[in-house]
Amino acid sequence: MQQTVIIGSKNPTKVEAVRNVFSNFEVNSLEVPSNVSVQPFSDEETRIGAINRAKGCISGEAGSIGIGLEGGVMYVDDTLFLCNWGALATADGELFTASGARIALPKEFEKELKTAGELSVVMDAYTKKENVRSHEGAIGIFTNNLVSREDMFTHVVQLLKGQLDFANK
Ligand SMILES: O=P(O)(O)OP(=O)(O)OP(=O)(O)OC[C@H]1O[C@@H](n2cnc3c(O)ncnc32)[C@H](O)[C@@H]1O
Ligand SMILES: [Mg+2]
Repeated sequence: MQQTVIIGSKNPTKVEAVRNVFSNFEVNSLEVPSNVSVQPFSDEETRIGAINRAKGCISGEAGSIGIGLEGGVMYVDDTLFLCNWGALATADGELFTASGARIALPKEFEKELKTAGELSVVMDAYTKKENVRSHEGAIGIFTNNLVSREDMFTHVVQLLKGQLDFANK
């Protein structure tokens, strides 16, 4: 029987990242709540959002694997960085987490984030594009398209699958 992986988001950058790494698995997507702020503001909160999504995916499905990917922002000294976390939960109770690449955000984003509430709104206004979050993402914009949001999440999912494989070898 083919094992099922459920990704807790309909965002194509996240779904494709899981498909890239779990190419031999059936991959389904499910909208699940992160149960953290719409815009997490720390590593801790972003990671918890990823864990909540991963666990939310596996409930009720025996033998399945749930994955949560969550974007947030966090400070390093006085610079605001984009941060990303992933979590993988199994029906057997295993849990693995890993973080993704970080990149500094423009200084003016701090004030704008407080007004707009969500980075996606600030990004669309900054780039004069629509739905940056579902395409290249902030990381794509600020790396001049060298690293896309899907690339970044693909690396996070590799870190998750690698840990799962190591634990079960
Ligand atoms: O449908 P979901 O899975 O929620 O996908 P999302 O794009 O909203 O992604 P997250 O909830 O994980 O992101 C958390 C917040 O950070 C924003 N965000 C994170 N990374 C971003 C990016 O690369 N580009 C634009 N917005 C981003 C996003 O708008 C959310 O407010
Ligand atoms: Mg979201």
